[in-house]
Amino acid sequence: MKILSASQVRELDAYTIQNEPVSSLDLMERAARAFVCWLCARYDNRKRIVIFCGKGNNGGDGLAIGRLLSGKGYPVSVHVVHYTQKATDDFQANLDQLGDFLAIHDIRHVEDIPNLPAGDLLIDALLGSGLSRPASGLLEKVIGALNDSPAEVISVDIASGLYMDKVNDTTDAVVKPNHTVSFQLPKLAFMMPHNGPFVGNWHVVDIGLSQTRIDQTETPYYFTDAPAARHLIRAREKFSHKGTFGHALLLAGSYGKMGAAQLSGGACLRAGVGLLTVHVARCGYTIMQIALPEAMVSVDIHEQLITTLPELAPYTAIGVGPGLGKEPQTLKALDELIEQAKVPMVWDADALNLLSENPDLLKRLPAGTLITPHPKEFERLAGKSNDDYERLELARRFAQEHSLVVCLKGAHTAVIFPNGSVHFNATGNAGMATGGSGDVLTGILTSLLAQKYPPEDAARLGVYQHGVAGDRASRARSKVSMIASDIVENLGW
Ligand SMILES: NC(=O)C1=CN([C@@H]2O[C@H](COP(=O)(O)OP(=O)(O)OC[C@H]3O[C@@H](n4cnc5c(N)ncnc54)[C@H](O)[C@@H]3O)[C@@H](O)[C@H]2O)[C@@H](O)CC1
Ligand SMILES: [K+]
Repeated sequence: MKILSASQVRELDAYTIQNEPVSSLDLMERAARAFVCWLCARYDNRKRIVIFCGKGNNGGDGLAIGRLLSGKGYPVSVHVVHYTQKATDDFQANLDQLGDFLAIHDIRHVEDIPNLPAGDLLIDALLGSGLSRPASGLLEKVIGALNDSPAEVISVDIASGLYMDKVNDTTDAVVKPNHTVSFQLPKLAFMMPHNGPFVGNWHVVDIGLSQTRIDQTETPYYFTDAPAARHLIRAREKFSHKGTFGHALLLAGSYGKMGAAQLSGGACLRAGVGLLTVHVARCGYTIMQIALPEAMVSVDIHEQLITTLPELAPYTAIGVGPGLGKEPQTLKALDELIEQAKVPMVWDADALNLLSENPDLLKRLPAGTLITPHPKEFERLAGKSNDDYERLELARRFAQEHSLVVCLKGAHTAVIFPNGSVHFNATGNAGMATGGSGDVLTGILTSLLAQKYPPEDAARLGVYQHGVAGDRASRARSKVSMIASDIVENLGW
């Protein structure tokens, strides 16, 4: 799925209106119907609905939603906030229609803001994608009242006050909804960690905007949802054998960190690799043979560290980093790895920290290598940024400059291609913020590379499946109790 900018969405609306053709009022009606359909599937008509409308088209949606819900027997009250004299034509048309159904409450002063008790369901239709400046004055007061209320809040299209595709000031008045129901496509703002409170759980509803136009519109931003991920999965042929699925090498596990090698290795196997060899510090031999009987173990000459490489010729992909440590002898082994590796690689964890301390290594990293930094590791690699948007732009430049596939880990992990396109991931949950979860991802990615998935596909699919397994694990064990080995156990294609 594509993610478009505010101006692209405006253009897409206009194109649909002109070419379908459909009147803008009918398009608004469609949007309102899609929203109401979403709401009715979750709340029955005993729920008291309180709708807050601005005077633009987002407010027009709110009015139409009020009329439709009232028609379905919901107790509805509609409040129009008169922060301006101007109203859009479609707002006015809906206001005229609604007047026949319901009494409309005008909010002209702070005193007109009603009480908002816990049992109500508040609909935020104050400002949508047309936001051009921070909400102030009366709007700011209404936003404050919504945020102070214990009642659930659902935002129409986007939380009022939140920019679709640029950073808000920390002092901006923005609604904090429980849910956002977005029209047609997700918004870039939903992907940004700092916006979590201003998005809540988000959902996309189809309002039939022109698919032809969406296909024609260029954007660097995409969303990897279930259909997109399914499209990447390769079927297993009947006459395949274990050689078909490659031989992965993991360089992972030093003294006290052998669990990282085990987790990564387990995930690599469960992601379908034909053969796996894990190269560990000598002290890990027995541990690995017992913990992971399906893997072969190669031991370093050093008792506690990885300091040398095995013969690399047999392997179809290499993953390096989990439980590695940052000793100078290990750095030397990584230097040799860059010299010798002729197959796709994944670099993670301490391997990334060593890269950031040794920029010369970074410059020599082969094109197409996958790196999987969390935000702190990325900062060490590429430098500081002031906000999520800046970090994303920095990561795009970084991926382009070094020809790498960057998996910037987070709630919606961003997979960034060497051409600068960004693919946000749909799956995963906060239970995955637990030690070893990244080691699992490295194992999955190495496995897919070993099976000859192109690096870009391996990254998108691997990140997606990692999240799916995490979601299954959280359902089985809860977000609090799940641990990284549960993610491995729940991997399934
Ligand atoms: N045909 C369309 O364009 C459709 C639009 N839809 C809805 O329309 C929304 C966009 O509508 P609009 O473009 O009218 O914009 P909004 O309803 O978001 O905002 C209304 C107007 O308020 C002004 N404004 C912006 N920021 C302000 C601020 N901080 N304080 C005071 N005034 C401010 C702007 O002039 C803006 O046009 C979408 O989010 C969606 O909800 C949907 O009905 C689907 C179809
Ligand atoms: K809104």
